[in-house]
Amino acid sequence: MNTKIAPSILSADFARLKEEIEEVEAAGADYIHVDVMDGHYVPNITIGPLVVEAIRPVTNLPLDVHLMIEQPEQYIKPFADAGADILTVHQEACTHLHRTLQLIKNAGVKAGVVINPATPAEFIKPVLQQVDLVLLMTVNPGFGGQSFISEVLEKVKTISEWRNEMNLDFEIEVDGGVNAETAAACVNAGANVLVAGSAIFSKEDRQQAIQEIRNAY
Ligand SMILES: O=C(CO)[C@@H](O)[C@H](O)COP(=O)(O)O
Ligand SMILES: [Fe+2]
Repeated sequence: MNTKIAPSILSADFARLKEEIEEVEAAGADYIHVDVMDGHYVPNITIGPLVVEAIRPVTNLPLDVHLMIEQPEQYIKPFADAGADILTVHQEACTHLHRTLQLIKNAGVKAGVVINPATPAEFIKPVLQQVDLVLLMTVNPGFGGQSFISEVLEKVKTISEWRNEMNLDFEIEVDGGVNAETAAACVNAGANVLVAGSAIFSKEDRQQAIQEIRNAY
């Protein structure tokens, strides 16, 4: 699988969101990663379907929408209607995970499942047949700019092995503290989508920032 870079707009300048997205698209990004936080599941509040709808016409890249919210099943349709291409829900936030993933598929959107650093990989094994993407958090969700938790790499390897054994083809994404120093370990463990927020948006030259990450693996 080709390795993809997904800049997280959480670290972008929100007053210039359109330009920021256009810049990373021109710089070779593969997905736009959108962090949705509700102030309950995580101690931060970010953006909702209105912003997804507003940025939809700005880019041709898939919008990879990471829902860090309680009761995500209530918001699948609004985010799908707003133009999300991938909707990823936390296993920890879903009472009926299988049902919520089915809701995403029924909305015509790719379905992703995500687990926090302390959640065992076994918790999502029963839904692997159902998903287009597995996201492994390499920080505790809620904020950009945190340090990479390298213990998660073992889970990346495990999920990658299960994918082979089960003959599945979902993508494996890592999110949090991914930069030119940590990218190679992620790719070597089996990740093929690298989310990077501060490593890209804190640099003046976004093309160089993305290239530095690509050069690292
Ligand atoms: O989901 C999250 C944080 O909860 C991420 O997508 C962050 O936005 C990644 O930021 P960096 O760690 O790359 O700065
Ligand atoms: Fe994220």
